[in-house]
Amino acid sequence: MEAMKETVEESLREMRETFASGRTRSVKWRKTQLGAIIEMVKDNEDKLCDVLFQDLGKHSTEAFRDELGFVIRSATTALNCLDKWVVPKKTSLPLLFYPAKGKVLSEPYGTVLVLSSWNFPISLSLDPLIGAISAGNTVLLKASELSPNASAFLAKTIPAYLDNKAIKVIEGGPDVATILLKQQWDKIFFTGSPRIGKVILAAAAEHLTPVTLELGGKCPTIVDHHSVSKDMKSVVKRISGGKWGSASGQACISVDYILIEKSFASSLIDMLKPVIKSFFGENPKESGCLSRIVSKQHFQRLARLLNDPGVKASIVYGGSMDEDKLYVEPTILLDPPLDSEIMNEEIFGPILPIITLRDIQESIGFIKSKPKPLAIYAFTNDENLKTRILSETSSGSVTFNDVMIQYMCDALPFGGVGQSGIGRYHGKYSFECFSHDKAIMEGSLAMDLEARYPPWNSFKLNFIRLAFREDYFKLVLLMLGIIKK
Ligand SMILES: NC(=O)c1ccc[n+]([C@@H]2O[C@H](COP(=O)([O-])OP(=O)(O)OC[C@H]3O[C@@H](n4cnc5c(N)ncnc54)[C@H](O)[C@@H]3O)[C@@H](O)[C@H]2O)c1
Repeated sequence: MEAMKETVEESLREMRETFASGRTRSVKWRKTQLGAIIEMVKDNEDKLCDVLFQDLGKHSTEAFRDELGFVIRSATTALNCLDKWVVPKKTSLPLLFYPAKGKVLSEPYGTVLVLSSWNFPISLSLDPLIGAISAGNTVLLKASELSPNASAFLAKTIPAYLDNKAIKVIEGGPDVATILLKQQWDKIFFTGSPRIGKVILAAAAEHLTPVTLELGGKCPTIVDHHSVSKDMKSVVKRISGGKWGSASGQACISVDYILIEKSFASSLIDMLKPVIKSFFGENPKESGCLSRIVSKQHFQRLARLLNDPGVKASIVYGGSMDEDKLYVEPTILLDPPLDSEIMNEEIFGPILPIITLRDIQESIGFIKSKPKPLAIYAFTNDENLKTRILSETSSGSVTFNDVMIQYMCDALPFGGVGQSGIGRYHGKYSFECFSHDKAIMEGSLAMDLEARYPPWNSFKLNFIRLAFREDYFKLVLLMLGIIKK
């Protein structure tokens, strides 16, 4: 680890020198790097699909939708919008400050650290990189040790395409992350669990480093069958796609559990079963369309959650597992105990608990009794329920009548709140995430107000009172001596 420490320190020195040279601030440099990311992904499409298959058993179509295509789109948006994003934003100042002018200048933080997760190892590494480069930073990226093929690909290929004095990749696990976190960074961007998020925040506090924490949690899905009854086919397909169609439920914004009225639960289960079969056939293990569980440790975690006697008794569909193939069958639970681990931990796997309520309005109280989720999904056309969800709950996002697509829409900010994270990114928000908004005030020496300066007296106090109220008419009267206050 001594050698790794030296490598990290040397990398940091070089990145700092590069940043200090001013090269990464130029829009031309940023665009060249963004173009190179697009080229890298396009040139290596087959290789990337291979590594994602090796690490997670992802089908190449799923890999393209969730990772390669997503990254190409994100870098293209940044390339197309960068000229607009970098322009300092003029702000109109109150008359009180006349003749000063104000603007906001987005400046790069400097040298940033990006730590990413294994479930979307390419997009969760490259998308923050796109934001950091757009904003003009130098970047060190560490992908997750749990997706070793993706991590090795990034470490080998990024230096061949990007400016390797400004953008570096280091491979490794928690021991390497610990060395990295001991250094002083200008910004840390972390994607991972709330548990390690706390470690990151504590390390960042040492140097007062700003952080973005993209964390996880349990994303509830409300099904208000009364108002969506004629569209239930689509509802069930979307839920199934959100639970089993993306990394086999190993996604931070995956549907974690469903809230539904008791009277409709068995109908929902009857509708889910054929959809699972239509997605993955009679034998999902051999379908090639269901990602595998990332590691033995995560498999055993899911097995432990499922083997809780109360949970096991609630299985109404699926439940089989194969440790050698790291396979967990798409599984549905009906009313598992609310105090079980599976109902209190992020599931991060292909298991779908259905929790029944007497009245769907109770879903609000249920969600409020838990930590703030990264996403809330609600299938409803009831405007009153929608308003209640928006005004009475807090979450990173709310999506009505769909799941997970909010992630793909880069016109919306993506991030959590409370336990599910700090900060946001995607599209223009990524540029902002990696920029410091510097306030610029251009004053003028043309005129001076004596009321700003001591010695203090009642005239100056009255002047300041009126100035705070921006009561210009009375200010003029005060200065002319027509009024006293
Ligand atoms: N909000 C999002 O965008 C998003 C996306 C994907 C995953 N997630 C969340 O990530 C979690 C799953 O990912 P994970 O298992 O990779 O998370 P994790 O927290 O275990 O690991 C994330 C990163 O932290 C590093 N790390 C691990 N232990 C560390 C330590 N002790 N000190 C410093 N760094 C350490 C890892 O090497 C990895 O790079 C879930 O909670 C999921 O919801 C969130």
